[in-house]
Amino acid sequence: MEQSVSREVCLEHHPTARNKAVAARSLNAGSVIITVPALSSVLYQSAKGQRCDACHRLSSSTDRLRKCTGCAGYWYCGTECQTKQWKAHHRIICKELNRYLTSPEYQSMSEHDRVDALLVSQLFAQFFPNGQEERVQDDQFSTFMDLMKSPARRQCPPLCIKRGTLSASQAKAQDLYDRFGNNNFILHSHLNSYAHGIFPQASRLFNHSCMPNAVAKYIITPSEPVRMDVIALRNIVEGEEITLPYLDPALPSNVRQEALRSNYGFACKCDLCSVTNVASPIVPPPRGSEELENMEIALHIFIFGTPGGTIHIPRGTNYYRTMPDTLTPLLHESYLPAISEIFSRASHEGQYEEALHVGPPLLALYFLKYPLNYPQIGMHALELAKTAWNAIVMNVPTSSRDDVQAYLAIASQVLNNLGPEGDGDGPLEELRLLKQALGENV
Ligand SMILES: C[S@@+](CC[C@H](N)C(=O)[O-])C[C@H]1O[C@@H](n2cnc3c(N)ncnc32)[C@H](O)[C@@H]1O
Repeated sequence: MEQSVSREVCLEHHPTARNKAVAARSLNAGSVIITVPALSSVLYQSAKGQRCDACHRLSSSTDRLRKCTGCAGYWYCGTECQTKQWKAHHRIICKELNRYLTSPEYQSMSEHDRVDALLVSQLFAQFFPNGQEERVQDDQFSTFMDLMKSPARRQCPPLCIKRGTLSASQAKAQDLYDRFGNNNFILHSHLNSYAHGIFPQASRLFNHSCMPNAVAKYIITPSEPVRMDVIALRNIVEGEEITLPYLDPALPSNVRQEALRSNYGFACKCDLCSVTNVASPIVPPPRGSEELENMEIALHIFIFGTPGGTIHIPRGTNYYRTMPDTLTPLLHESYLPAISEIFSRASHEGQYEEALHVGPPLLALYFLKYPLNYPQIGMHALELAKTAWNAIVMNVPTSSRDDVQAYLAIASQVLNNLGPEGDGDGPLEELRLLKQALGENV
């Protein structure tokens, strides 16, 4: 049976995942499929004092954050955010926070688990402010309680709330925590992760694919809860399932399968998993060898159509379906991390020739592993464009304006499809400045 959610999406039956989100009408690439506010979120330790704990805006020299004078552990951009969080949950957490953060239980947790421990505490404080009996009525929270539980049942950490109510609350907290593993999101700005958040409507709707046709981005607006926008990566036809990636599609297929099975309880049957159902066992030839050089040239030809020189935006999709067997070693789990490490180091240290030698095969590999318009493709193309531009400025003979323009064209297509997200400026502003430097109309 079909259940309408909005003009864009409806829910249909799924044989094992309860429901699936389906396009209620044709959706264009780049369109916002849904926009939903966070029910609750917690910053990573590294973002504490840098971002407002409530709305996530960054501190600046003109807009400094002020810390809560009660606990000195939560920071706000103004009284509006502070008052909202105080009323929602901080009045119940504040007095306990310092004892909690220094407790042996909290100290022994991983960074990921610490963030979730505070998140479950916030949720409990907000919706069971008087202990476990009285539940605050809220549509978003009801949707959260209707979410599927994680198959990997993990014990809920102790809560950061008054000691007296702790033992009675733990069973209820477990009920909340059981939904964390397969529903919570990692928030990012320009692809840098900075928080965990709960977006019940998005969790209720979207199943996973390693070749998704949509991605989540986060919108930060002063004094408002952070929002998730789900964006179409490509045109989606009416009736097609809309999917998100629950993990990085570029991970080796055996790593993806294992993570999806243990954290989410399903065996992925997406196109990518059914084509490359095992990670390549063949180790690629060593860097510097002629064999690897030839393999990278073959990859370049396969994706970009030419053995080198100027790159044109690849128009195809699903390259993994027709990839020649000779390229299989490049799917080995060691290849992608090694080549991206070389690129980052070389471009950072000004070794432009080396960076521009490994950068294009890395870009080709991204086209192979990621779906059309996947943000990582655009971010790497932008890095390549900046590296090629810096090389021109430093008179490195192997770089040309055509190269910069070609990388910029790819970056533009992908990053404009994604649109503004996270903190202001960022990649879209870098694109604009680089185009300006090239003398292009911006
Ligand atoms: C965030 S929920 C997705 C929404 C869910 N379909 C619903 O009706 O509430 C995540 C859960 O959906 C199921 N799921 C998600 N993607 C799936 C897929 N590709 N194949 C099978 N099950 C999937 C798994 O049980 C997973 O733990």
